[in-house]
Amino acid sequence: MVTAKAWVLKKHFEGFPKTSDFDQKMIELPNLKDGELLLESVFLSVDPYMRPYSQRDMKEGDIMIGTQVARIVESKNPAFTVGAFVVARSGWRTHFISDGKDLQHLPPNWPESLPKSLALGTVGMPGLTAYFGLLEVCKMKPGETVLVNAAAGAVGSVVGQLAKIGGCKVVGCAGSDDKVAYLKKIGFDEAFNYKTVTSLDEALRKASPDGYDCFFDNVGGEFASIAINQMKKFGRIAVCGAISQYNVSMPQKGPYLQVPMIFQELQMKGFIVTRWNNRWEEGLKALLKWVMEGKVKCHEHVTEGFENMPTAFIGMLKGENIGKAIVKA
Ligand SMILES: NC(=O)C1=CN([C@@H]2O[C@H](COP(=O)(O)OP(=O)(O)OC[C@H]3O[C@@H](n4cnc5c(N)ncnc54)[C@H](OP(=O)(O)O)[C@@H]3O)[C@@H](O)[C@H]2O)C=CC1
Ligand SMILES: CCCCCC(=O)/C=C/[C@H]1[C@H](O)CC(=O)[C@@H]1CCCCCCC(=O)O
Repeated sequence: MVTAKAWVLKKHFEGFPKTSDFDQKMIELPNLKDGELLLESVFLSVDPYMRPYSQRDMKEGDIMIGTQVARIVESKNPAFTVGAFVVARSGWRTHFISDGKDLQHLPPNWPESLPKSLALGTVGMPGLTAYFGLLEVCKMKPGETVLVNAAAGAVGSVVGQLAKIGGCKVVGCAGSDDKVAYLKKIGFDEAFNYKTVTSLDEALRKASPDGYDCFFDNVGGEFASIAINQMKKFGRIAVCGAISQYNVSMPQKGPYLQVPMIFQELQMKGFIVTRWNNRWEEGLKALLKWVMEGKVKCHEHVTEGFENMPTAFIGMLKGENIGKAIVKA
């Protein structure tokens, strides 16, 4: 008999999440039935979406949503061998039972030397978000200028590097000087700390005096309201995330975006990466190749211990991570 630990949402977040909003619970798992597998979480992901989705979809007492790389410990399903690793969507739990339907194998040819945790980051959902957001929403073209915020994070760091591979100039904004140094190291043409510049408008203008063709927006709010005024004619804005708004209790008003949208004839599109579920194989294959060729660099912010899931989640929302925020169970 295996006893799993799980983190539940004890109390819906009000404003910024607190550790007291979470509770740990123990779950005794039953013996496996035919067709089932027992899995152990090895790496767990903490992601910004957990904040708005918990508000919309979860009840107090529910196990926190989330994905993990898990190892198969026991199998009564011939399609899955003991010792193999899969990506699962089983929430914040140390162990769980699955019938295999919701599990994804790591991409074929995953090199032994490559950390499996990357399947939650650069070679996983965040990397795919960068890939499809740039190709299908921004429709970037060589020679264009791409702006990305939360640029040193899981999605943003891949956006910048893919835009460079695509022959674009890349400007990135992030919330610390260490993050800015990291962006320069991985090839961003321009990068600045949006928290310390005296004027965001001036910093954006200095980084690209001719403006921006593509804006990959992970942040929304005031940043987006300012950046939209520096889009070039026929510019494209990929509305990927709005992290500046996830912890805000009172909805904010304007500024209103219609005037720059009309004058510059902009396209602004929200998207959810699962729209391209039928092309995940293509995206993961491309990302894995670039990583193995050294064209896309990966960084992870690893928190040790399942006990620290809430702290890791809160730390990511506060901006403590460079690259993908991961918990090693
Ligand atoms: N549409 C889709 O399908 C998907 C959307 N997303 C969205 O992409 C965005 C980035 O996600 P992900 O790469 O996983 O996360 P990150 O790894 O980028 O981590 C979050 C980062 O957001 C920044 N941040 C936090 N609060 C604020 C704030 N108030 N203002 C500005 N920046 C802030 C911090 O960086 P800093 O220090 O630079 O402030 C922090 O490190 C999120 O908005 C997320 O919801 C992610 C995946 C899929
Ligand atoms: C205003 C909210 C914007 C959130 C944007 C975002 O970060 C979206 C992330 C999704 C991504 O595109 C694909 C996902 O897996 C994220 C959503 C996950 C939903 C969780 C569903 C519940 C579960 O896992 O059981």
